[in-house]
Amino acid sequence: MTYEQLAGQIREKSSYLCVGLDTALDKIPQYLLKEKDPVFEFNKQIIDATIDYAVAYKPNIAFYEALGPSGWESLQKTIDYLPKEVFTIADAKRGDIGNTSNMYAKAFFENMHFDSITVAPYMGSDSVEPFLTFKDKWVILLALTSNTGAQDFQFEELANQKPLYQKVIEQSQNWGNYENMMYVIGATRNEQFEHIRKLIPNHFLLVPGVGAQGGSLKDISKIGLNNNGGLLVNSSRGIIYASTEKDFAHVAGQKAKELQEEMKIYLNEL
Ligand SMILES: O=c1ccn([C@@H]2O[C@H](COP(=O)(O)O)[C@@H](O)[C@H]2O)c(=O)[nH]1
Repeated sequence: MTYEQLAGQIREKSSYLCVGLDTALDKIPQYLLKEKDPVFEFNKQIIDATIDYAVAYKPNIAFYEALGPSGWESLQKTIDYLPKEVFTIADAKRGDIGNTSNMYAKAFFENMHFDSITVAPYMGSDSVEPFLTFKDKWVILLALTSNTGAQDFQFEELANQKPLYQKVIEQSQNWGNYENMMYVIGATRNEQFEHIRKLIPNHFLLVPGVGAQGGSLKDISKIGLNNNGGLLVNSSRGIIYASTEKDFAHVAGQKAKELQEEMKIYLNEL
C-alpha cells in the first residue's frame, strides 16, 4: 500500500484507528472454542464489527506463534479475510543479519501479504534495509516504545547529549523515507511526542498504548496529527476484549466507533 492510499483511507473513514488482534484462546468467549478455528472465528467477528471504523489491523504475531502451526493458519486466514484497502501490520519485531532479514521480509510480505512489519533497530542498517527493498511495503521501526522497560536503553544519553531513541530516528533517515518507513512511538510518551513530531513531520507514527496501557488519544492526536493524518493509533485489548460475553463483537464495534468519532473531531480541527 502506498502513502497516498493510506492517507486516502484515513480521509475516507475519518479514522486513524488500528485494531490490534492480540487473540488469545483463554481470553476469547469460551463458547467459541467449539468452533473448528476459534481464533479465526473471533477475528472474523471482530473485523466485521469494526471495519467501518478502522483503517489498519495489527495482529501481534506472538499470539499466533504461541499456538504452533494452527496459529499460523489462523493468522493467514485472518489476513486473507481483511479487505485489500485496509493496512495490515505484522507486529513481529524482527531484524537480523541481512541474509536472514531478507527471509523475514519474504515470509511476511511475499508469503503472507502483509503491508508492513515492525522491526527492531538494534542490529543496524543491514538488518533493516532488506525489508525496504519490497515495493509498496513498509518498515515500522521501534523508536520509543510504550513499556516501562523503554527507560533501560531508549532514553540513554549519548555523547552528543541526545537520547538513543533520537539517534535511531535520525540515523534511520538514511535507510528509508516517509513513503516506506514509519516509527513506533508509544502513546505513553507524551513528553517526547512533540519533539519527535518536529524531527519527522511527514512520517506515519504507529502509536500503541491507548486503552489498556493508559495513553490518551486526545493528547497524542493534538501533538501528532499532520495534514495527511500521519498517525495510526492502536488499541488491542481495549477493543477486542471490551466484552467477553456473547456480545463481544457488538461491544468491540461500539468501542471502535467511539474512538473513530473522537478521531473525526481531531481530524476536522486540522
Ligand atoms: O511500544 C510498543 C510496541 C508494541 N506494542 C504492542 O501493541 C499492542 C498494544 O496492546 P494493548 O492491549 O492495546 O495495550 C500489543 O500487541 C503490544 O505488544 C506496545 O504495546 N508497545
